[in-house]
Amino acid sequence: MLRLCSRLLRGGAVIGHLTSWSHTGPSPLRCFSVSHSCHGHRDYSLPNATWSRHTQELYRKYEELSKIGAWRRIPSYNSSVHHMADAPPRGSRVTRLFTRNLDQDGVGFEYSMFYNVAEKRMICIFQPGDYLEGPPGYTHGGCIATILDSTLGAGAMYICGKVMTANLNINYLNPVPLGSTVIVDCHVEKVEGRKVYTRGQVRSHDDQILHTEATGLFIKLNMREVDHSTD
Ligand SMILES: CCCCCCCCCC(=O)SCCNC(=O)CCNC(=O)[C@H](O)C(C)(C)COP(=O)(O)OP(=O)(O)OC[C@H]1O[C@@H](n2cnc3c(N)ncnc32)[C@H](O)[C@@H]1OP(=O)(O)O
Repeated sequence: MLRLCSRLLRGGAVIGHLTSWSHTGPSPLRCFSVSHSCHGHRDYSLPNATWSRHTQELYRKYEELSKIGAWRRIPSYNSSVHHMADAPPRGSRVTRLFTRNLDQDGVGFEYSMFYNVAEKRMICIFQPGDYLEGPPGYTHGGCIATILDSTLGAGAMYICGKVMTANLNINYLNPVPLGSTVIVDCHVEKVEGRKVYTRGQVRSHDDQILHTEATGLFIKLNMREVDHSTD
């Protein structure tokens, strides 16, 4: 387990890569609280020309709510380490965040997340592009699982710092059309020791269709377990 953690941490697979290395700061996601321009990297959570009217409208709704303080937009970069205020030195490997690994806008995961501290709620405005096809014209179930895992995980991470997905249960109720706008609405239900229990839904932009329901269990990483002996 120790060596597994060590490998994962070096390989960039751990959600905690999106946080700082230290758990001692006031916010486990303090790097997310800074302006998107601070790193000089593109913030992919901002609108682009491929966003549909519905996606833009939902974004503007939460942008307005952010101005009065209830919600906070979560910047999104195309590499996990770009989310860190104190990124570790990079080696020669070029890693990409799975959901941001295409160079063309609009064809993959287009999304923007907002967090509500009081409600322990993370929402994700998601527009699946044409390269995410599963059944003809509809989004692949694995892509829906991915955006749920990311949104549930980001909510867990916001409260608890570095976590990894231990369990994800999904009920696919109605298919998600490619190019549609959905809202991934997730919250942390409870935290018991290292276990963070989360729940979420995927609904159509107008809340008329419940596409998907999910629960996720995330485990807080005990950073003392990380083995640096082979570094
Ligand atoms: C803004 C952008 C945000 C982007 C977010 C990106 C999201 C990406 C999310 C991921 O893809 S994470 C990658 C997929 N997940 C993994 O690869 C995890 C693989 N599993 C592991 O590494 C370990 O199993 C894990 C770190 C989850 C737990 O191992 P540990 O050795 O640290 O914990 P341990 O096994 O001692 O379990 C701790 C507690 O959790 C419980 N537990 C662990 N796994 C469980 C499980 N699967 N179901 C139920 N309970 C579980 C376990 O029983 C125990 O309960 P108690 O404290 O009550 O004794």
